[in-house]
Amino acid sequence: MIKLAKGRMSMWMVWSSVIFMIIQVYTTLRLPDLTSNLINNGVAKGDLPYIYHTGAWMAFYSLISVLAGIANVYTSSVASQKLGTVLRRDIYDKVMNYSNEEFDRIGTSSLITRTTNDVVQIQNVTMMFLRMMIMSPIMLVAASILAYDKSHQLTEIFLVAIPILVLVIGVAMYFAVPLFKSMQIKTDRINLIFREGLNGVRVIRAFGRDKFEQDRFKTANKDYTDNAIKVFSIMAAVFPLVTLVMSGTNVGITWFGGQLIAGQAMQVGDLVAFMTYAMQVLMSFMMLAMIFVMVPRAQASADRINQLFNEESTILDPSESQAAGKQPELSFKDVEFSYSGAEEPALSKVHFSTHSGQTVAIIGGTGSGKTTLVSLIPRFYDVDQGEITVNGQNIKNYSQHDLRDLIALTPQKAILFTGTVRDNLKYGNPKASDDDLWHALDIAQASDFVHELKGQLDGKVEQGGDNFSGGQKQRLAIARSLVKKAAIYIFDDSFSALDFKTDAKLRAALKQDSEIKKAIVVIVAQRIATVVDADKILVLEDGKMTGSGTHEELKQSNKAYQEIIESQIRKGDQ
Ligand SMILES: Nc1ncnc2c1ncn2[C@@H]1O[C@H](COP(=O)(O)OP(=O)(O)OP(=O)(O)O)[C@@H](O)[C@H]1O
Repeated sequence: MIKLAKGRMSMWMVWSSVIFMIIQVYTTLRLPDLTSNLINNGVAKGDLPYIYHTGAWMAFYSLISVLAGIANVYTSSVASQKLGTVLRRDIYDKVMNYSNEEFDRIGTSSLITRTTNDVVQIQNVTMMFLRMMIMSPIMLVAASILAYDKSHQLTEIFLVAIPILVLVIGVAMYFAVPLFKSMQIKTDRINLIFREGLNGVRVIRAFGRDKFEQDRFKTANKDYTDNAIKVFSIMAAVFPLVTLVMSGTNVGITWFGGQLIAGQAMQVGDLVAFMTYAMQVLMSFMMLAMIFVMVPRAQASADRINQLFNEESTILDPSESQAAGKQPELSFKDVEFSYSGAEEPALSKVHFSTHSGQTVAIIGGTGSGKTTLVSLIPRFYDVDQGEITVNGQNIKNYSQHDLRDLIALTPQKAILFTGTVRDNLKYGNPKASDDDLWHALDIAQASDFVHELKGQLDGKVEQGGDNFSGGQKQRLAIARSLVKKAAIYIFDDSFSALDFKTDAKLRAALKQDSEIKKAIVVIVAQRIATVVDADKILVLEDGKMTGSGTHEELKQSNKAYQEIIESQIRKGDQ
């Protein structure tokens, strides 16, 4: 936790909070002594001026104590909230630099829980720390000394009360701490199921799996609730026990104190002051115990957040990025790649090269490695063997930023962001003019429906682009890539949501565009019709490249390609 707070805390607020806390402790500790004097020297002797004078001092100390308490709460809240803000910002920045491998390993739901729930735990404990973790030990020691000063004999009662408290709290902590720690993992699970349910709501309804999903959520929710109930039952049992110990201590003090007063070994005022100090000792002790229960949970959260910061991206930039050449060239040289933990490589022996003006198509069955192949070009993952070169340079010699600047990727699943059509289209090229946007929309066969849209380029895009059809989303995503004006365009199965006619028109428009003519176009497809006029077609089967050539060449010589043609003819695709 200290590691997380270091450099992220507003030290000015922390020190202000500590100073206010010390003032609060001092004034609170002064009050019992003044009460004792008021009773012993004022009330017992009927000295009214002394009572007024001491009473005024008591009111003054009380006021300062309250004001210092308010200031302490304010400064500790501000310090902990600011820490939360900085932590969330740093986590977001760090996570945005992760490679896909880190995303795969940690999982999106867990990343969300860590940025929200875990940060809140850290905030809460920081506030507790600034309010109580420093105050309680000071209060405990100081009140014990002052109590001892009032009566050596009565202090012996602590020798009984404190061990009982230690035992009660120790047993509670033994059971509660592991439960507290597992709460974060159970929160992860709830978030995961909730997210899946929201994202897949249409599929769930279409398959009539509402009940199944609700039960799945109920189970995770119940698991979390059971865990929480267990923890809070333990905590709830602690409070009456602690109150019992405190009441017992009070009774003991009154009993023995009464005898001391009867024997004239103690004054009434001192007994009252002693009782207040005793309560301060026991309360501080209880606060410390509560903190010890909260700290392990926050420490578990801190570990989870530290894990994000310690995660070194497997994709690293070179010390100096190479400048990209003018004439685009792309080569795969005996590339092999496996996903971490996978038994079989997702790609092996992939070898081809292409240059500006060429269209390379990648065809193969589902799971044959097409998306994996194109994900290696922008270095979402690094190859295990072989190398990929762009403009003659190993892609590892470019900074990720420079490399990705050369590439416009349209992913398999069209992703749009909340905002306007214009915002989405200008995503990769903020300087693009409206003419550029309309030109890209024309090529992507999207200008018709954007013209009809209310506001046209200023038309609203709702969350996830839900106000557009699948094919419209795909076309907007394609237009966004075209607006970027890149050296390498990658279309990962981006034409699959388009009908045959639109697919053909789009590819024809791509071929005629003067900018795209100068670039490399990589098209992943499942339909023969989409790849038929590519300059080079790569055939993938179970991660292996089993053929490369033009449509005519592969039609004659490649068995897998022939099978794909046959199966699509059977389906009436051609
Ligand atoms: N993030 C991942 N982690 C582990 N394995 C993965 C991951 N992504 C894909 N795979 C595996 O790698 C193999 C190739 O997947 P890939 O997505 O590249 O296939 P594809 O040819 O694009 O399939 P499709 O046409 O269905 O999109 C599959 O066996 C898949 O299970």
